[in-house]
Amino acid sequence: MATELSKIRNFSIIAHIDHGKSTLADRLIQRTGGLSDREMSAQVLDNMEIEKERGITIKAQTVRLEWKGHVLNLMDTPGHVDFAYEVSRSLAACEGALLVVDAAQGVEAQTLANVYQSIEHDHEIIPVINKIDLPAAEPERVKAEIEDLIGLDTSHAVLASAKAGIGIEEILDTVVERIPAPKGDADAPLKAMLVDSWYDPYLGVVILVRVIDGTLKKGQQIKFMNAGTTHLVDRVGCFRPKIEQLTDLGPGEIGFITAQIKEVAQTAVGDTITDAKRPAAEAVPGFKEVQPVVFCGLFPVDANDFEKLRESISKLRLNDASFSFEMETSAALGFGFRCGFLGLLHLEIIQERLTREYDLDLITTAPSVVYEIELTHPDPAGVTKIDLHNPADMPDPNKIASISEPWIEATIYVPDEYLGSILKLCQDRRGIQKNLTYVSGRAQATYELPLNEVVFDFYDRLKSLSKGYASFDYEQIGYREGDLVKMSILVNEEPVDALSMIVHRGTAEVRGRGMVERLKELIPRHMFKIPIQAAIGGKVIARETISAMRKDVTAKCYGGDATRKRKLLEKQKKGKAKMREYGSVSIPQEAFIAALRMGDEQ
Ligand SMILES: Nc1nc2c(ncn2[C@@H]2O[C@H](COP(=O)(O)OP(=O)(O)OP(=O)(O)O)[C@@H](O)[C@H]2O)c(=O)[nH]1
Repeated sequence: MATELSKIRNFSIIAHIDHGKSTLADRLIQRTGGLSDREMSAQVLDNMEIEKERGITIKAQTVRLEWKGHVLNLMDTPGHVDFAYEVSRSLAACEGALLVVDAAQGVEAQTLANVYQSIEHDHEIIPVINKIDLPAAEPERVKAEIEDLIGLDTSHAVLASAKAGIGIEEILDTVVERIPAPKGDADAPLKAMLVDSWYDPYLGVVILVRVIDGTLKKGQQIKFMNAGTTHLVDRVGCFRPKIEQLTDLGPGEIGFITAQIKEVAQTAVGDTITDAKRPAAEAVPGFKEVQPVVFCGLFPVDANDFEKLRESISKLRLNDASFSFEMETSAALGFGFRCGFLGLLHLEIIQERLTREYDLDLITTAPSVVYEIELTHPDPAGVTKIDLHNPADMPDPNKIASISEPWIEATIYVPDEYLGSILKLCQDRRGIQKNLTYVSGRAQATYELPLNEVVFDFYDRLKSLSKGYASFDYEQIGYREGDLVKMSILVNEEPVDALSMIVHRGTAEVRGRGMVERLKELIPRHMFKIPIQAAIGGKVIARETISAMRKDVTAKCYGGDATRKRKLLEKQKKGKAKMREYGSVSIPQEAFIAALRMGDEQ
């Protein structure tokens, strides 16, 4: 039996990292009887290892709580701009949010970005001042900050300690009292939003849904309106957080279904699920196809690991449809894969999972966006326009009529005191200012920026220049022609294709200089001098030289006693496994990754 609409409350938790979101979620689950103390010992909401370590929720999870005759659905949301679309769908599935703020730390940047999104979804927001048990807690000051910075009324704020279990019941009561019940029509044709999906080894693809109208039942033939596919629902249920099977989900309810779907790729977040026989007239608005925007090559350090890499990537892809891959060969790096990601954090997460969970040593090539190239003459296949995912495939410059690159419109919120350095950052990245407004000590800047200038380290720079206070959101606004060139990096006169990148002519020199300087530090000395050059076409734009090892150093190294010598050899052998040979030069694996971090070039 579906829950009566008036008894449902759907909400999410907005919090800055470490302000206590997971601890509070665990408490709410515990207080409403979801799990025993022993089961609570491990935090339940953030259940992936990497999420725990990075403190970032990647996949949304939802738990159903029972409180005083009401059903409360608590939805966890990812907190990074790479996953902005998933966040927007999770928020669209709720009517309210708890805003958790550390009573000692106060409001922080990331909180703001998420609060603004939540406000955009017309959410009822309940401030929760957490960690009031701390001696440094200043709940009144933090309340005033919430009023000033966000403009939220804090007269209903709850003072809590998730750790000590203070204020938990009051939070639950306030949710029931203040967050509006969802609206929906039980008699209308089924209309539900696909909020999230993931692959479970036992259940297959699990789909998290928010029902808007009608009822979703076990045994029902459903249709995905955007994908156009039909499926038979074989399970309906919810998480408490343990799986509980139900017969149906009514309007306003959040739960999961399975429908013998094998791949997450068949289930697009934001798609509308309807009854195949009696479909809804219109889909849920706001559907967007997420497309990878950043591409890079992933190669095994050890060529024998190629098959293992293929298997591991395929497994990851089962659970993450926003990531794409195809085989690639590189003169220097051998066989690998060209992979597409939602952003740099997404790239790092995948790379880290491959390294850690699948025990693979990888080389990552320079991340790149997709360029559109217009050719002067049709190629043999009659094609005049190509999408370039890989700088290595760049056609000969005299065959290119024009190159266009993707642009974004970025919205940046930043406290006044950091505005100057943020504006400079945007300017340096070829940004075009569109708007600048001030609201109570806080600036909102809108910039048009080439995505290429943002994928490297824009977000990190933004955060470090503003001590974490700036927040950033963006959307793509199409392609624009640009004066773009391919910059090659040559080590000992040999081009290293993994390090070549497409850059704007105006920023090429700065980029090139940064790169060769960094490589100079990263490549160990050899017996001979090694020139490192950045070049556009035949023209060198930056150059450094690694001087040769001094004779006496080597003599000393190799002159020792037998044990020392053996140890040294072993060490070298180990080191070798992580080196790449370029002609006669060995480049350590870390050098690739480190060189690509643009760091503090400005
Ligand atoms: N003193 C005190 N510490 C708390 C309280 N709530 C949470 N903590 C601690 O604060 C730290 C962060 O808590 P989490 O619940 O992991 O925070 P989070 O916001 O989920 O952080 P991420 O999962 O990293 O995003 C942990 O060490 C908690 O034990 C509280 O009410 N009082």
